[in-house]
Amino acid sequence: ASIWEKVPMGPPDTILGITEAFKKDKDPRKINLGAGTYRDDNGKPYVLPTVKEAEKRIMAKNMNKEYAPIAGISEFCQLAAGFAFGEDSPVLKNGLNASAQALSGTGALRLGSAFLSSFYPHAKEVYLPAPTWGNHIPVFKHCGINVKYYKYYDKQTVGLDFKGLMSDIMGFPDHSILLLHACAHNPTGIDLKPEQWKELSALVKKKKHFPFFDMAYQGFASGDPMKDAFAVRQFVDDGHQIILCQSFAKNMGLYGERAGNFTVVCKDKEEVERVMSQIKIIIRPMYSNPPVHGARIVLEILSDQKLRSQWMQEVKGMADRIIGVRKKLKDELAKLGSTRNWNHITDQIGMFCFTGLTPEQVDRMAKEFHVYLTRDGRISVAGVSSTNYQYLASAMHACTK
Ligand SMILES: Cc1ncc(COP(=O)(O)O)c(CN[C@@](C)(CC(=O)O)C(=O)O)c1O
Repeated sequence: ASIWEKVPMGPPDTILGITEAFKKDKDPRKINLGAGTYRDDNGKPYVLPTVKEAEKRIMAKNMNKEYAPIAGISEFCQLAAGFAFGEDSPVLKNGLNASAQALSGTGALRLGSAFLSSFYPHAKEVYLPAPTWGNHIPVFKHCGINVKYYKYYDKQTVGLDFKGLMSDIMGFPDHSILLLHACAHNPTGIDLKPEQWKELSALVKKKKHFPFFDMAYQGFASGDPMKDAFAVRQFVDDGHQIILCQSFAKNMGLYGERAGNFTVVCKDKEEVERVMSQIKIIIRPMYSNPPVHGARIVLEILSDQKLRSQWMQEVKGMADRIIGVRKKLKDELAKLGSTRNWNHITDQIGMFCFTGLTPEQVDRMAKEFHVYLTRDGRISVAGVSSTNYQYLASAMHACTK
């Protein structure tokens, strides 16, 4: 008998498992709307021209392959933090950010939950929006942090349940940890408006809650990275010492390079030293030190004004393509005679559209129409193109009329 005979078969990942099913499907009409990875209008992955230019410059430098420091390339961390908080933010000016390079957004979230698990001085449980990105749950649970939920999505209006959110957050015990999607909420694509962020910030202050921001899509929501950082900057302006998890997977197309940044905003430089020392103690036995290539690409782009502004155009181009295809899809559904209200397709922003399709309808989309999306009805709009939106609309109409 094998030593591992008791190992059970685990379920496929609810998101990445969709791509596996898509790959097995041989029908030429198949469409993959599962994982939130950008595709150009020909359905192909997109390596940004500024990324290619940055790699050329890196190769020309003949750099070595030595270990990065445990907390990563510090210039990368500073530039990434400046991109989020704003170069002229007091956090950067006064050196109040304890920032470490992370294995993309997931890695930053993992560092955050490990740090909270060891050092958060109040209840070790986190409140997540209902619904949230599926991976948030194990990221916290694996660190012994219990997960609970705050109201977020309103099924009736297919919009934000702001009243429900505020009353939940008012009702939670003081000092609760709140996970907040900074922009482009996943899976709903529904974000708080600036006024609502301000109201929430005041309530969080009153309740002494801890804001834990996940910003995986800066620039991808509105096409303007500064606008997408509004919530993070508002909270910091209001004096919250937030945790911030950043990913360059989507806005720089660096999915497989795993370039991310983890920041704890501290009260003073002495606190930064103590916090950094503990972040390094968490990293060392986890993966020792991060990969350098992705961070070097980000560093090349963010540190060169010309490359940086060219990159901003590319991010806007990606966001604009998605916004444009949302409109085409919605108009096509109306043209097909759908009587359902599909306004949410264009009201929502970022990578995803929460269609409102039921799990059964999602199953039909895959089985009958070879269209693959997550069972919660989320579609990655990047998978929609000017050549497949009509077929997609006909499948959605057939499953929902
Ligand atoms: C809200 C949120 N946070 C963090 C991440 C982590 O991304 P990273 O580790 O690659 O930086 C994702 C990626 N979510 C994707 C795009 C991919 C995935 O599930 O991993 C998604 O399809 O939801 C995300 O949606």
